[in-house]
Amino acid sequence: MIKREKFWRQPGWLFCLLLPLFHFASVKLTFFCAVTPENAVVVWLPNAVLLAALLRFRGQRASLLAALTFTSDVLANLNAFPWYEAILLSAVNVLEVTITYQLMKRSQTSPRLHRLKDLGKFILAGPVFGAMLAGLIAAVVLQQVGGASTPYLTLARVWWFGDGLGLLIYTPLLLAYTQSQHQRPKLTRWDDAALITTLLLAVAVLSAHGGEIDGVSVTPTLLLPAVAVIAFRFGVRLTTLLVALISLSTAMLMTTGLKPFGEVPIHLEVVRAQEFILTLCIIGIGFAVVLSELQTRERELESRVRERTRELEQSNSRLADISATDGLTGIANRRRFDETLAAEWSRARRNKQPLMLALLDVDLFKQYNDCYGHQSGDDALRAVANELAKQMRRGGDFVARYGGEEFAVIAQSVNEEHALAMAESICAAIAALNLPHATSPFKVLTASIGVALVTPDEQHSITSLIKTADVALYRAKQLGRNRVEQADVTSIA
Ligand SMILES: Nc1nc2c(ncn2[C@@H]2O[C@H](COP(=O)(O)OP(=O)(O)OP(=O)(O)O)[C@@H](O)[C@H]2O)c(=O)[nH]1
Repeated sequence: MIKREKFWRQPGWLFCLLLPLFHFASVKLTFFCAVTPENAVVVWLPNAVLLAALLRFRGQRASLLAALTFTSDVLANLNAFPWYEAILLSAVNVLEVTITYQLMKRSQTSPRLHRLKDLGKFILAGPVFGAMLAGLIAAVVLQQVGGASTPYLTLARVWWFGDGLGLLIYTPLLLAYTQSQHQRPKLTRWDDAALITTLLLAVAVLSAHGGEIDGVSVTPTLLLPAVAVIAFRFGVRLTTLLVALISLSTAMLMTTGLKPFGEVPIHLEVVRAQEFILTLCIIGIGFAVVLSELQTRERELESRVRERTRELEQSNSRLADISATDGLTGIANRRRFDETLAAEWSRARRNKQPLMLALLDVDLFKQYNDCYGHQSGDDALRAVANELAKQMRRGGDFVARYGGEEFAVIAQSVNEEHALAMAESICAAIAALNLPHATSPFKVLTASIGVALVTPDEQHSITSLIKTADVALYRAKQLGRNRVEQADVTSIA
């Protein structure tokens, strides 16, 4: 099995095999339902096959595709024309499509035809200009080579209108079904009812002889409002299909002599049918494209809003991070510390688990600054913060810069032994940084730590926890620094 994406990536051998077959089938379909017994062509579909292929593949292997459809066109024309005339008329068809494609390419028409602007450019390039030019040339061939006796302008007009309508009906249909659909319309029961009504109306129109049933006028024009509703609700795909089916059925009614537009001469009947098909295309395909464009814009707008919201959320969270981070050391700041301590306090109280707070103060830091300069003091604080962050080994452990040369550590669910061990390990780690401090008795930078451990309940408060840790820290300083002191738990109240 050839995958769908691969098949549509570029015209491969299978596509090149199918293209002339499909083109030939389109010729047969046209002859079956859109050519009157008097040989008047109401719509000529096959040129849209090459145009849709060129648009779908954005001009890849254009010459090959043109040659394939040209061959199929000549073979089909041989039934009705001598070989030299068949060749010339097929060449006119390929010319018509080539000119249309080039004009669309130059005017940067999107092959999706999903925007009104693109549909307008397509109509001007193909049904209006390409088909008219082809009509003017084909009429010369038909008169000069084929010896046709019909007036030149009539020949040109019949060719132009037939080809123009064929391009108008068939190109959007082929493009709609060979390209992916952005979004399937969301349908309700009312939409199903509208579709069924349209089909019933179509059956009534198809079965009306001479444009009336029991004296009631039932012409194809009745279908126009229903197609407009379908276009608005069902989108481009189904509408293009419906437009093609109604157009071909109308043409077929005429070719089988059912006179859907009443008892009028055949040349007038063809014109009426073409007028009807033109109106049908403009209302059906036009409305569907307008709707699809509106939906596309809505989707683009929604995705832009989503994008902006995401950017806003990202910058908000960046701002939140910045406002909670200490500028010098990069760890949490006092503000984050206050929030975290409050949250951890509530959690510990809820779970009836102990909470540890350790306050750490760098020893003799004034002297360090005086000795090594403020800049080196900053570097030392960064090194201490970095080491403290490394020491936070469990998930819930938290460290913040409490202010100046003071830091704070919070740990959940630790017992006394663990709390002291953690504080001792931090104290040793700071000294092990080996930052020279000439005026310190330890000769390296050290810190003192006061530890408080409490299981919060209504008798305790956050303020007293901090105060008690601070008292322990003061004691550590008094007892010679570079040490850990534990607070008296009974004093936390
Ligand atoms: N370089 C630097 N110094 C700071 C910073 N914040 C506070 N300090 C200094 O830290 C010093 C703290 O000094 P003190 O409170 O007297 O305490 P200490 O010298 O550490 O003495 P003890 O606490 O008794 O060991 C002051 O000189 C502050 O200027 C900072 O962000 N950078």
